Amino acid sequence: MMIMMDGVVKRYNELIALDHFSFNAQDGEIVGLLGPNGCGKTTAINCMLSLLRFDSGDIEIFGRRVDSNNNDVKRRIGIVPQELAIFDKLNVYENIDFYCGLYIQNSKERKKLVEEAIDFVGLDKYRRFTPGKLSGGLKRRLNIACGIAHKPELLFMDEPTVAVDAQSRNFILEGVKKMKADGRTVIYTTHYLEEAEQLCDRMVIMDQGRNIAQGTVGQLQESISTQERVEVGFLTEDPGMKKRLSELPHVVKVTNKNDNYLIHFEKQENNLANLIKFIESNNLTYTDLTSERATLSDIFLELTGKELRD
Ligand SMILES: Nc1ncnc2c1ncn2[C@@H]1O[C@H](COP(=O)(O)OP(=O)(O)OP(=O)(O)O)[C@@H](O)[C@H]1O
Repeated sequence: MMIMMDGVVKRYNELIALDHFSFNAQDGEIVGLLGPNGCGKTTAINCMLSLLRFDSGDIEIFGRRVDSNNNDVKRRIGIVPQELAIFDKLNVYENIDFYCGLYIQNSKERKKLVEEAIDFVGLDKYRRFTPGKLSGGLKRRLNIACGIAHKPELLFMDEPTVAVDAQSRNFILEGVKKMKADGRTVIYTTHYLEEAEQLCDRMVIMDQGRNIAQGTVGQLQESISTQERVEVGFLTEDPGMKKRLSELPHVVKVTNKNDNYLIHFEKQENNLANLIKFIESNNLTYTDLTSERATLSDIFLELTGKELRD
């Protein structure tokens, strides 16, 4: 087990930021840590890294208690923090070299690692640029290079794609996939559900300092009542339609979406067929009819009562 965090409580005075929070990660997994603003993601990571003291509970990384003074353990961990941690006066190469130098003293080995990191984030053209001359996306890429240059086995990435352009975002996501292919373990926090779905082997959903659900997207989908959503729109308006649709078999609820209805169904083979039968037998004309499986966004909404995105 790469990370084991059990029943951790962390208070900031009156506020309970982590409320008996448990979390684990196996070797080689990408685990997503998802939750709304202020749910405790950064606090959880900082406790794992022993950058923050916690009030009770246990945390082990690489099978032992984390100690911020233990250099051997620190060398095996990489951090890409949410706030950019780069020096304005140093250029791209020098920034990466500085961070790599915290763990790798041998200058020949370090040079090779810095070159690999520059290549990995695609900043070769910018190696002599200071951060002030880089776009937001390129700064994020530099921030990542600083965190990964020493080739850590375990990498923490705290919202690495916030406010980046599409090209840098793809670069970052592809980079995370490459790290997994190299056998590294990645803990990835994000607000973006599509990213989590695309990248993560497993997800932990946090709300108010607690682990409220975990599993693969498939497992999380199974855990909620809505399994399929069908959007349907009709040519003519009928004030009683919402009620009639909600009386169809296996309907959890019906909501409005613009001029259409969104029917949330339980898992069942014949949901769409039943709806079409209803449409035909009532001689209705539909303008839209689409069906999709519950998404991570539905899972989040059902579990927390909140949208993930602000
Ligand atoms: N140093 C601190 N002192 C007091 N309260 C804090 C401190 N750091 C965080 N908090 C509070 O603890 C809670 C958890 O914060 P944290 O930053 O861990 O959440 P988060 O999920 O990472 O949020 P975000 O998505 O905005 O980064 C929030 O209510 C926050 O206001």
